[in-house]
Order: sequence, then C-alpha cells, then structure tokens
Amino acid sequence: MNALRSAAAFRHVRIPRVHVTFSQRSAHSHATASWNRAAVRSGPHHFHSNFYLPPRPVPPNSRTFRQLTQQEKSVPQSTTTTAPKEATPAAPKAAISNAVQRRRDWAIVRRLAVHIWPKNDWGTRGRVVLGVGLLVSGKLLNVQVPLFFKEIIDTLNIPLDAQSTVWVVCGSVILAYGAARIGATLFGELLNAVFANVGQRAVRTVARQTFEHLLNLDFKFHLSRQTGGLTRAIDRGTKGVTFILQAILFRVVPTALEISLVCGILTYKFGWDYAAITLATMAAYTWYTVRTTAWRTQFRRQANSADNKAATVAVDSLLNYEAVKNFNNEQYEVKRYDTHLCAYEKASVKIATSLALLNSGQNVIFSTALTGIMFLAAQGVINGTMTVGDLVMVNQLVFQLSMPLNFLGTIYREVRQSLLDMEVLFNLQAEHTPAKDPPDAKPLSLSGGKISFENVAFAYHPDRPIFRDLSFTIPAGKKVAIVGPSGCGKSTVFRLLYRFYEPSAGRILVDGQDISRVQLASLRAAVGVVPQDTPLFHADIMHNVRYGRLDASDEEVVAAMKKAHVHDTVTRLPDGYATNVGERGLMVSGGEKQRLAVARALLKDPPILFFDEATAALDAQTESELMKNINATLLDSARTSIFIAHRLRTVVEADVIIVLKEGTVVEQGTHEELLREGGLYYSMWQEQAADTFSE
Ligand SMILES: N[C@@H](CCC(=O)N[C@@H](CS)C(=O)NCC(=O)O)C(=O)O
Repeated sequence: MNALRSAAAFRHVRIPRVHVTFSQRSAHSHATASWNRAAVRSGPHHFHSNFYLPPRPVPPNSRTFRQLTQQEKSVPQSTTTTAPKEATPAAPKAAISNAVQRRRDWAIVRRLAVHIWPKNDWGTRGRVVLGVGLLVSGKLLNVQVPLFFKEIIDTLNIPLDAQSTVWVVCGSVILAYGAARIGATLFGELLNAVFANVGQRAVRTVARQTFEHLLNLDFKFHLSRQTGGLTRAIDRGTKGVTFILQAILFRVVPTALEISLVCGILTYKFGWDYAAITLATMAAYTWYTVRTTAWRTQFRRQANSADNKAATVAVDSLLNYEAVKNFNNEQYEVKRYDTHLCAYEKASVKIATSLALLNSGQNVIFSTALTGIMFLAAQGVINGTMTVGDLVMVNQLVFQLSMPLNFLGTIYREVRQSLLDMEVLFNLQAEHTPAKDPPDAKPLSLSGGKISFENVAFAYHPDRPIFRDLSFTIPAGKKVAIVGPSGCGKSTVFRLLYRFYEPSAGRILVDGQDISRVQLASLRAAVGVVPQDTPLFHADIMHNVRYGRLDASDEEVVAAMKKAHVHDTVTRLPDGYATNVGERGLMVSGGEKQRLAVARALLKDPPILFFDEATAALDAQTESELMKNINATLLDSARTSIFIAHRLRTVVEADVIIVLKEGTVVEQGTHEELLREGGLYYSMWQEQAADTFSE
C-alpha cells in the first residue's frame, strides 16, 4: 500500500493548497509522483499543466450543499485579504431533491459531451477516437505488466541448468515487462496531449458563448448584476468544465476500464470468486469514500467560513486603525481576530483527523480484500491449481487498482463542486434569454428620421410608472429638445427608442415603422448617442474613439477629433493618440471626455442623434464651448437630433422643445413660444436664470 502511505505523507493540516499534475500514470509512477501533486482543477490556461489549486469551498454533503449561502460559497482568501462579497449570479435554488439534482448533474455532463463529440468538427472527433485508442491501449499494456511479472517468476521458479543465462531463460519476457510499463506511461501521456486540445476547445467555447450571451443581455439584466459576480461565475464555471472533463476522461473512464479488465482476467484465469472479491471491494471502497468525504466536507466549509471572517476582521481593523488606537481597542480587535483563528484551527484539525480516518478506512478495506485474495491464491498454489507467479500476478493486478482509487474522495468532492459552478454558469445562459428579432423583422428603412411616440406606457417598477400615455412627434431632420423636471422620464425616451427596454403599451415609430418589428441591429445602427457619462475603455485614445466605427482609419479618427475640437489637446499629450485613458477613463477630464464622445458619434455618423444630458456634468464655460462645437459639427439639416436636457440654456436654439412632466407632454413649441405661454417651461427658465445670476 505504498500509494496509500505516500498519500498520508502528503497530508495537509491547513486546507491544502496543492500543486498537482492531472495525468493518468502507470501504477508505479503514481506511487512516486503522488496525486497530491497532481492537478485536480485547472483554469482555461492550464488544462494539463501544473497549477495552483485554491482551497475551494466544497459541498458539505450531497443532500444540503445546494443550500450554501453565498458567503460560504465565496473563494476563501488568505487571512490578509478580504473575501469577495459579491453574489454569484443565478445561484441554484435551495432545497431540491437528490433525484432532481442528479438529473441536473446529468444534464450538465450531457451538455459537456457535446463538446467532446461536436457536430461537423472532424478534427475534434478524430482526436477523440485517437484518444480512446490510446486510453484502451495504455490500460491493456498496464494489465500486461503483472502478467509478464508472473511469467518471469514462473520461469525462474523451476530448477535451472547451471549454464543458463538470463537471456536464455527469461530475457525477452523481462524486456516485454519493461516495454509494457514504458508503453502504458507513454500512452497515458499521449492521451493527455491529444485531449488537451479537446478540453481547451470546450473551455473556450463555453466561455465565449457565455460572454457573448452576457453582452447580448438587456440593460435590465446588467443594471441588476455585479460585474465581479459575473466574471467570477464564468471563471469558476469554466474551471469546472476543465475539471469535469479531466475527471471523466483521465480518472473515471480509465479506472472503470482497468477494473473491468482486471475482473475479466481474474475470472478467465482463476474463476469468478477473485473477480467477485475485487468488485465487492470496489463497491465498498467507493461507498465508504463517498460517505466519508461528504461528511468531511462540513469541516472544510467551517474552515473556509472562519478564514473569510478572520480576513474581514483583519482588513477592517487595519483600515480603521485610527479608531482602534483612539479608543485603545487593540486587544479587543486581537481577541475578535483570534476567535475566528480559533474556529479555523479547530476546523483544520478536524480536516486532518478526518482525512486520517478516510485514508485508514480506505486502506483497511483494500488491504483486507488483498489479504483475502492472497489467502485464496496461496491455497491455489498449495492445491497445485496456481503457480507462485499467479499469486504475484493476482496481487499486483489488484494492487494496481489502488493507485487511481487513492484520490477518489478528492475527485468526488471536486466533481460535485464543479457541477455546482457549471450549473451557475449554464443558468446564466438559460435564465436570461435576450429578446430575439421577430422572424419577419426587416431592416429599418430610413427616410429622414421622423420619430413618433404613440400612447406609450412604461415603468421600471410596476408600482412606479414613468409614462402612462406618452405621445409626441419629432419631425425628420429637426433639432428637438426634451426638457422637464428631474424624474419626468427624459432619459427613458432614449432607452425606449434604443430598445434597451420595451414599452408595456403603445408604439414607437421611426419613419412610420414600429421599432419592435424591425431588426434591432439596424435600429441601433441608425441611432447614436452622446451620453452624460462617456464609457471609455482601459485603452488608448485612438482605440476609444475608433470604437464609434471599428473599421475607421487613423485618418478618419483624427478628422473626427479635429471636428470635435479635441485633436490639439490630444497631440499636446506626451503620448498623443497612444495615451491610455486609464480604467474607466479616469485620466481624462469631463470636458475632454465629452469631446471624445462627440468624436465617436461623428465617426458613427448616425441619422438620428441623441444628446442624453451630454453636458450636464460640465461647468457653464465648457458647456457653452461644447455646444458651439456640437452645433457647428454634428448638426446638419439631414440629421434628426434630440437633446435631453436639464439646463434650458443649452436648448434655446432648438426647432421644437417638448416639455415633459410626470411622464406626459405638458407643453411644446419654440423657446420664444414657450416663454410667451408662461407655463412650466417659463417657470423653469426663470428659476434657472435666477440660479445663474446668483452664481
Ligand atoms: N485518499 C483520500 C485523500 C486523497 C488526498 O490525499 N488528496 C489530497 C488532494 S489531491 C489532499 O490533500 N486532500 C486533503 C483533504 O482531502 O482534506 C481521498 O480519496 O480523497
């Protein structure tokens, strides 16, 4: 039981952070290069290579592990970092029956199987066929090793001629023994190499599909989700894909094949009783391992939770050290920290002691069976029905099975966790399907860009309606402003026109076509926006502006930047257009950002252009400069432009001003007409004029 002993030697008292190679090895190489160093989980970049296995939270037991709280599910951190707090998206519902869970797990495995045997991908299929060939050949060679060993012993176990040499007696069998061992290992490693591609392709496809799906989801979804949670779900889910594929392809299938081969050889050569003992041992071993691992999982969960809490206390106290010092509370904080360390210590001790119990139990079951088999075989030798070589062969055949089985518990635990992570990932795709174009949808055909809202009703929350019955028309090619007090739904007009949201009643028409019946992509291509807060990528200025039209040449970008009056500012920067704007554009001032947004819109050159409070964050001076630029560059007679504005001075030149209040149009006309009317617009104007005066 070398392998079992070597596993015990590698035991970790703390939750293990282990490096391992997930490769199928021949029996003896397993005993030396222990699985404790074998990769049990790998990320998209580490399908076969060594990698860091984070101490992950694991299912407490198969009955209740779906009920883990989010906190418990977060990846435990070292005690000097804060545990991630964001919720994992679309977590599976709590309290589902075992049968339902099993069905879901199988559904996930079936979904993965599609990637192993993808339609029309003959390259991948070829690799799979080759891989299966390598797998079977490797295992066939592996079971030959004890057979050759038997031959060697039996040939030597007869009175030999004094002149005989090893070459004459059993040289060729010894060579065959060595070749079988080398062959088994080589085939195993080749299998790894062949399947690396299949596994990585599956990971890439799942990650790409999820990412694409998330980008296609509507506004509502993104507003209600934390990005950190989403990326973590993708990360963990794709790691789960790798792990499950590896576990099935390199652990479960080869081990099952080896058990069948061993049982077949034993039955064929010595009768069914050997095979019966072997099979019964495998069943008992598996049952004990699964039960004990499920029970042990609670200790890992407790340790993870204590680790997270200790980290939270440590970070909190260190960040607020001033408060700690001001009130002389160092000892109080240490005590708080130590409470969690104590819980961690207790849980870790239980992890170690229960691991000893698991390993001991596994060893007892296996060794008992091996001892029983040795008794049977020894009796066979005494009876003359078996040779000494047969006894050695039976021993080695069964012993070889202990190598892969030594990590059964770990694999079981990790497979369950991977299934959970993948369920979260696949639920993201299944539960939030983005709206599709109707089958008869045609591309939007523009003839000027007239926009009509007809009796539109809409609410973000059912109890707080934004529009009840909104109707207005924006004439083609005109410059129109939508104004009104905060919360009157000005910005929602754009979100509905861009179909970020769908109205609950009424219609929105562009040049007489109902926008819900046209192809969404064509609608969005026709509408551009200069938003209040320009989203900038963590990239250089050239990339950020080109985002308006990805196929624009450098010259076109520069021309747009010149029109937006920001070219000179950029060329004065040491790195010019190659200047990185920083994470979310933090390196760029508000005014520059707006100009970049205008340049982007100029590149897109849409027939309908929205300014969604585009200048609201700017001071009066920058605002008036920018408005001059906009008027001079973006607004030609061919373009319908809509200004959503809070500051009325930016819209005095508009052809039509629509005044909204509580989700309906209360006034409409030119600036002069509305002032003459003396209504809401007039009072807003007076109010803002007074504010400007006092400023
Ligand atoms: N024989 C056990 C233990 C195998 C083992 O030693 N696993 C390594 C990881 S590859 C370990 O460090 N386990 C720690 C633990 O299970 O707490 C099993 O079947 O799971």
